[in-house]
Amino acid sequence: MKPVEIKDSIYWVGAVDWNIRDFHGYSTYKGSTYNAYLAKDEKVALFDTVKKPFYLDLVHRLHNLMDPTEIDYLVVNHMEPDHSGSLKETIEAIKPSKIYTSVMGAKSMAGYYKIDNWPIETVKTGDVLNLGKHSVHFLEARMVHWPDSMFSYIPEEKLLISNDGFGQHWATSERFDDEVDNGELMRQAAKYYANILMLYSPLIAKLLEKVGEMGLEIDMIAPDHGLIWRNNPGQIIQAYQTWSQQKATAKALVVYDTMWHSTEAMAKAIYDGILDSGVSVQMMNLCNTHRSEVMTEVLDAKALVFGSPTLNNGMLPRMADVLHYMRGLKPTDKICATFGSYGWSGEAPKMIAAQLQEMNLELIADPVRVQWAPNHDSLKPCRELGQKIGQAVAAANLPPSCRAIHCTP
Ligand SMILES: Cc1cc2nc3c(=O)[nH]c(=O)nc-3n(C[C@H](O)[C@H](O)[C@H](O)COP(=O)(O)O)c2cc1C
Repeated sequence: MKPVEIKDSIYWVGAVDWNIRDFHGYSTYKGSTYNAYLAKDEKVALFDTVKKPFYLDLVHRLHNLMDPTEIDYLVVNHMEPDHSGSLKETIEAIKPSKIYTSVMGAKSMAGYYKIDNWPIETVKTGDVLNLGKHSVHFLEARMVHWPDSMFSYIPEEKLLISNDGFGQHWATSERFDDEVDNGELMRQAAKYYANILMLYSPLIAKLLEKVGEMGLEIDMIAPDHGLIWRNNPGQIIQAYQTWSQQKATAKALVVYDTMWHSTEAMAKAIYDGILDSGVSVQMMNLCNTHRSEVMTEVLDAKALVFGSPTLNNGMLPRMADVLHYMRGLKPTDKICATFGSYGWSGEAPKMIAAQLQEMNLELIADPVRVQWAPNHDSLKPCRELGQKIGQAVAAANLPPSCRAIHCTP
């Protein structure tokens, strides 16, 4: 297992996880990576570790470079177990003279491990660790992704080791952005942002502003998941600027579940109505669509239309799951509507509408309901609802919903 030199004497020493499919509720059907980095200088620093089952991958790569006991420092940029799960084994093996982490990192470390004899030194934004030719400048990145999160910047290499920021859950044999398809890379980065970071958008916008003010020169961003941005780090920085402002595009989503296809027929009529305005529409049937795919589309959609039949005086369970998940991720500035078929009481569309209101999302129409199976006439209100949504999206004069256009500087 070979390390990969990413900059002069700085190496990727992480692990590729081809098998993971679920990451705290996020469907990682393309696997992931746990990136750790080693800076070899007069002093040697290891940045983060890997998920516990991948400890041997890290050890093999380190042995390829040096005797791991000669590593001087361990930098812990984030304490979530995908990066710190093998911390205990790593510390026992390399016996670092110092472990650098943020104040909150030290607290989380104490929560996970017995740290009494660990040589922890807490650092904050502006603190610098000299390695020889290289220096490590610490930058707290609170809530990107946990309170402890921190970036490590090496100015001599214009390298930002960004931990969870700018990552993607994507297992590949390639390590760099220019070695993979850019459209897929940006889609994976968007999925990661939508499902993991969207709720912290206001903090991320501030952090990006601060990085801009600090005038950091960056020609490589090395995250702790996925591909390293060496060809065009500006592309992902600009995408984060757009995403953190939750800028919508001219896109509507029709998200629905159905038992006997009546609600699906309503969804199709709504879809037709939206298309009348030339707005892009994405149909998402929850029978075959994971919540994390829905959130990826929510990221840049202006209109969200949710439909469920009524089951036992409520909505279908997968709709409840998506709404619960979306509530936590806090999307903003959307227009919404709801619909659904029913038999006798028909609560589901009203319940969905109530939840959307609680999320401070704007409802632009009353729930549309059809009793039992719809026909041409009873679908008319659905087409009209679609037209109303399409017209509202078109009137907002938004950029077209093409992720490539949305993300390319
Ligand atoms: C197990 C079950 C429970 C149901 N419970 C309710 C209910 O509480 N209230 C109601 O109005 N309709 C209820 N219905 C009727 C459905 O909402 C109705 O059949 C609807 O047209 C189904 O829409 P779909 O074809 O999109 O699945 C129930 C149906 C089933 C199969």
